[in-house]
Amino acid sequence: MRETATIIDARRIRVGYGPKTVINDVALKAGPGELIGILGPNGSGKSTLLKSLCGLLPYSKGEVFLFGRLLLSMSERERARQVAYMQQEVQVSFGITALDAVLTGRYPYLRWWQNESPDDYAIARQYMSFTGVADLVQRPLQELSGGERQRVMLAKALAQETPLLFLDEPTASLDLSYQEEIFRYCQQICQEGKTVLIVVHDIRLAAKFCSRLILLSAGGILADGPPSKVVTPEHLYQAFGLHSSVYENYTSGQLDIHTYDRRSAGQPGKMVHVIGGGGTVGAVIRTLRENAYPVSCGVLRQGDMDTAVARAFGADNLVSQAFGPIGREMGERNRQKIAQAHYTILGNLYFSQENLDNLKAAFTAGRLIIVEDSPVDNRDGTAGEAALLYRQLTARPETTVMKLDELLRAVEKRSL
Ligand SMILES: Nc1ncnc2c1ncn2[C@@H]1O[C@H](COP(=O)(O)OP(=O)(O)OP(=O)(O)O)[C@@H](O)[C@H]1O
Repeated sequence: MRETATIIDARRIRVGYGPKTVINDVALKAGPGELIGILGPNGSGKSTLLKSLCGLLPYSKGEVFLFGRLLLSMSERERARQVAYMQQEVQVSFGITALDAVLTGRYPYLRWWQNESPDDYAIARQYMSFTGVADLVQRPLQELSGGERQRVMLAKALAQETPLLFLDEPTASLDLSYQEEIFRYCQQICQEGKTVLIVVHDIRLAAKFCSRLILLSAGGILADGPPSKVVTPEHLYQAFGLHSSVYENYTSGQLDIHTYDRRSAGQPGKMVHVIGGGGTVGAVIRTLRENAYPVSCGVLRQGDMDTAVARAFGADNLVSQAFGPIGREMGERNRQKIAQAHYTILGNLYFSQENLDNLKAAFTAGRLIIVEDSPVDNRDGTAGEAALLYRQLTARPETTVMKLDELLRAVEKRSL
């Protein structure tokens, strides 16, 4: 980012309360048009950071510049024309109406002797209309629901019409449609050149809408960048102590997160090779990975649901093209993976000439588990060839046949 485009420039700041340091040595720059989500566990310093960047909380070390000017050298009114801050908890003065509350957003533009002009009223009503509280103008603020009040306070921050907007959990009490709406509006104003910093706990929502995420942990910046670089299993583990898989949702194309409790007691399980396709082994791969089994998969198809699950859960994944028979090289690699695995699992697949080699490869497994939830004759698209091979396979002493539920229970007990 060029220096001239820097709107926020925080240089190694330290912020705290009395002797307690909360934010330490944090440096960040932000430019016009950025929608920046601030993430982090409870107490990691998100609100503290926002407050210090808008001058509500002094820093004891470092410097903050807004639009190239030292924050500390700006008067309160000057700051209020540059940055609007919507705080997490709203203190409600008794008797004040929703419209009065929004009009207070206009104070940076009024002299002490001036009353609000018709323009100020029009601006206030315009933003109340946007946040869906136009019909609440005369209602006392203390009588509103948490979500209604939050939308009124957002209208107030917007009515300040500043190039910078700091929102501290603006979506916390909002229902799903308003949560998304707030983010959409933020995107819209960022496209017009404003800069928005938004504290948010919902990582999926943040990843969906923000151009950049900053993940705080223990008072420092753990990660800063585009959502796909910040929302990773490693970062989520470091910040929240959570095991997770992060993947592009198959249908929405959005980043999705699956969190789980790892039931491994620190011990990885034995290597398992999974043969699947058509979404038949997604639950198997997920349950194995959640229980700390190393997993390889073969041969899956490009675009298959099982391929997406294998990628999401970090399973070593042999992928062939979307159509056509499994080639010789892929078939060979599949057999090598089978040879390295302690168990091989064959899913309840539909067999065709294109994936028949997966069935043939299963003959090389030392220990084979076949998942059978429907008769093979219902899954045979090879005019009997697959069914014949399948029956030979099930008759071998190395083979155990079980239902999917049974297999998943065994994996959860880590008895594989
Ligand atoms: N006024 C205060 N006086 C003393 N300590 C404070 C004060 N405000 C916050 N803290 C402490 O500073 C730390 C960071 O608080 P902060 O509110 O910035 O965290 P946060 O990341 O926004 O948390 P949350 O997700 O729970 O809103 C916490 O340990 C908190 O207890």
